Amino acid sequence: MPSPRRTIEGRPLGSSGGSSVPGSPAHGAGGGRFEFQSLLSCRAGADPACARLRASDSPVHRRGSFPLASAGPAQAAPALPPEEDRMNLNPSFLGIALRSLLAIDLWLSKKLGVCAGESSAWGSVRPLMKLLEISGHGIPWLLGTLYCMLRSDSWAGREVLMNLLFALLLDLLMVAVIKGLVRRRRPAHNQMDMFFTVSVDKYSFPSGHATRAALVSRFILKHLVLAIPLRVLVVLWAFVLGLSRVMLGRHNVTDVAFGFFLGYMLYSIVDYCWLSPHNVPVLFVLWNHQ
Ligand SMILES: CC(C)=CCC/C(C)=C/CC/C(C)=C/COP(=O)(O)O
Repeated sequence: MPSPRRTIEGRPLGSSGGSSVPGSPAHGAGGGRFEFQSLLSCRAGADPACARLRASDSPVHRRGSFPLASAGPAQAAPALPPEEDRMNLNPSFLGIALRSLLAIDLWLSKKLGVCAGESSAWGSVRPLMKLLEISGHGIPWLLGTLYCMLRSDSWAGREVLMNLLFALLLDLLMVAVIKGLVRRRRPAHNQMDMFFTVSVDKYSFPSGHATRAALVSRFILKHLVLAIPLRVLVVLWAFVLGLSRVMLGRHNVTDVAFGFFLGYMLYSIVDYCWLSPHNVPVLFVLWNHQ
């Protein structure tokens, strides 16, 4: 029977093992420490004791289906775990880099989560942060765009607003799909008191507010003629909205960073597929008949 303190793929040992959830601080920070120790102290071929440890840690060995490893001392020397096990026990540089990034992400996000609760260091700023949250929420943006589209009396205006609506819907869809696939939990210090959420919003990667902020601000800068101070304000709004997600404890830094990246890229897709009377005449003809 396998010992509860064993690890195959560098998972945490001992009593905390059962409660560590991927994406939770415990998994990323506490678990990561053991993983680094085991990686550093047990490099491939560096130490015969380590080699024995690796062989005895192999799941194949524990299943008893690796005959040489369980034989007597005379036959034990050539015993090596199968190739796939050796790969698990010698993670790549990329693996270590990603785990380090995750640990830094969790640490920094916790430090920046200064408005996560009323009693937090910056708890008094929380209402302002929540106002910002509403300014980047999907519902006001969708309803506002629909309203302006229906009220617009110029075809050029309607075309731009129809594309903004398309962009907002594409953004909601992409974020929902990625959140559903990645299923990263929101930070432990987050209070789930958000205005109007759907089921995938219990997950945090990527930040929907950050994608919307990047997408909408890029859209506005491209399609609205604005004076420089207003353009600066739009960029500032997007940046502060992203920062506020971490300060409120809603997200980790990487959720917001990836959200900005995704929103920026989504605008490029919208620009590429720009809906106009030339490429989707049916949309505009239908509208004309209303
Ligand atoms: C048409 C339709 C399905 C609208 C849904 C709009 C909606 C509920 C958007 C959710 C917005 C939201 C709370 C996103 C979560 O943002 P994070 O920054 O916390 O990821």
